[in-house]
Amino acid sequence: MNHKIPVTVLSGYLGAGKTTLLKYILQEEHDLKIAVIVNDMSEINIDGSLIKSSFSRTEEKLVEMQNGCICCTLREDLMLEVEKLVSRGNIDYIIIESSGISEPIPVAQTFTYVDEVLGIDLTKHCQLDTMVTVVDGNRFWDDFASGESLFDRQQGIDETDKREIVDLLIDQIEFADIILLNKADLLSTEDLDELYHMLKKLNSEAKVIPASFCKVRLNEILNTGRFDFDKASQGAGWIKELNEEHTPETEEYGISSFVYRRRRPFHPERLMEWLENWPVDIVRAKGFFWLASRHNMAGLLSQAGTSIMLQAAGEWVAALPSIEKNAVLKEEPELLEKWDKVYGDRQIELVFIGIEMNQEVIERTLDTCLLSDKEMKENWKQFNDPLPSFGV
Ligand SMILES: Nc1nc2c(ncn2[C@@H]2O[C@H](COP(=O)(O)OP(=O)(O)OP(=O)(O)O)[C@@H](O)[C@H]2O)c(=O)[nH]1
Repeated sequence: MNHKIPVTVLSGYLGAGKTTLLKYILQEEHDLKIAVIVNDMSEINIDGSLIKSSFSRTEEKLVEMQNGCICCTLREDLMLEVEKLVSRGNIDYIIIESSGISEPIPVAQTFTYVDEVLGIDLTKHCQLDTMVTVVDGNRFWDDFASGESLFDRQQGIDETDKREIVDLLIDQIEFADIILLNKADLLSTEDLDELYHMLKKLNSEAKVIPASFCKVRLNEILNTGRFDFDKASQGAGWIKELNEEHTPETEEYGISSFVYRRRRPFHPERLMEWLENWPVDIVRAKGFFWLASRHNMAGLLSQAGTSIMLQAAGEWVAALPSIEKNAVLKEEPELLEKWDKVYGDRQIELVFIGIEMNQEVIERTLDTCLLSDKEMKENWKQFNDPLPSFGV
């Protein structure tokens, strides 16, 4: 029988407690022969030596991967190392501690896709079991609001790594099966409870477990069978909200969410002004928008804390040449349910998640950014468009 080796991946920003968790797992009572892969960004693998001292059995194996990150520069090496571990045999479980700046999706993909170039298919021998994200409960809101990038903190892969800390935090939270809300000992009961509910709102599929020094029952993070790529990709609170799966509000802490849906485009200049005065009570926003001056391209807005990104999300189906358009509509007939006679699928659909958000003010002020009836009849291409480029 081909028994697949389960894999648990530990993610979490620098200092959240990943090494603490790993040491704890190794020292707890278990009857598994565990292989551990530790990824450290620096040249000296500090975590590796800390962990080695926790090995209680000789059959436990440690692979140290340093001077790069397993979600990008060391991704191939990760596949090779896992393949080596598996072919040597005599292990029951693999735990991977990502570097604090790893994005979880590429790491998960390493286990769910066949790599044609290297000719490695880890799906034959391994099964991604649980994606665990450790959150530093004590630093969470400070990091979230810091407005700093990895570059600012000199924590990036190289000098071109300008990823914002908050984007990394949100990626790690939204793509997790288990969120370990760590350092609970440093938080008041109210702050812990509020953060717990916020994390649930940001990822309603994940189980959020408050902990101190990562003390958690091992069956919550090993052999849970919780990982499912599609489920993990769809677990984010904003996706649930767009799919009309509203998660209940937490009245006590004023945590809430809503979708702003309109079938009218934004005026670029007014939207820019709105974005520059972003309401601080919005913690996370994401969704699609229709911009009058770029009529063919759907825009994707993604905000977390102080980081706001606008990107192209592909052309609206209504903007495609008719052969392509008809083919898409045949494949996705549900698009027709919301099809506008003139504008097709173009619309604004933005999800907002926040604490003590004033929904009425957000909606009213966003409505002033929409084209007026008079503007609807003007030449949209001539509107002044100060927004950054992301397509036409
Ligand atoms: N008070 C408190 N301290 C903790 C807790 N968990 C971990 N720590 C401490 O936080 C520091 C960072 O923990 P690590 O386990 O090294 O964090 P990490 O995520 O592995 O950090 P990197 O390897 O730098 O990414 C250490 O000094 C831990 O002892 C906790 O629950 N409460």
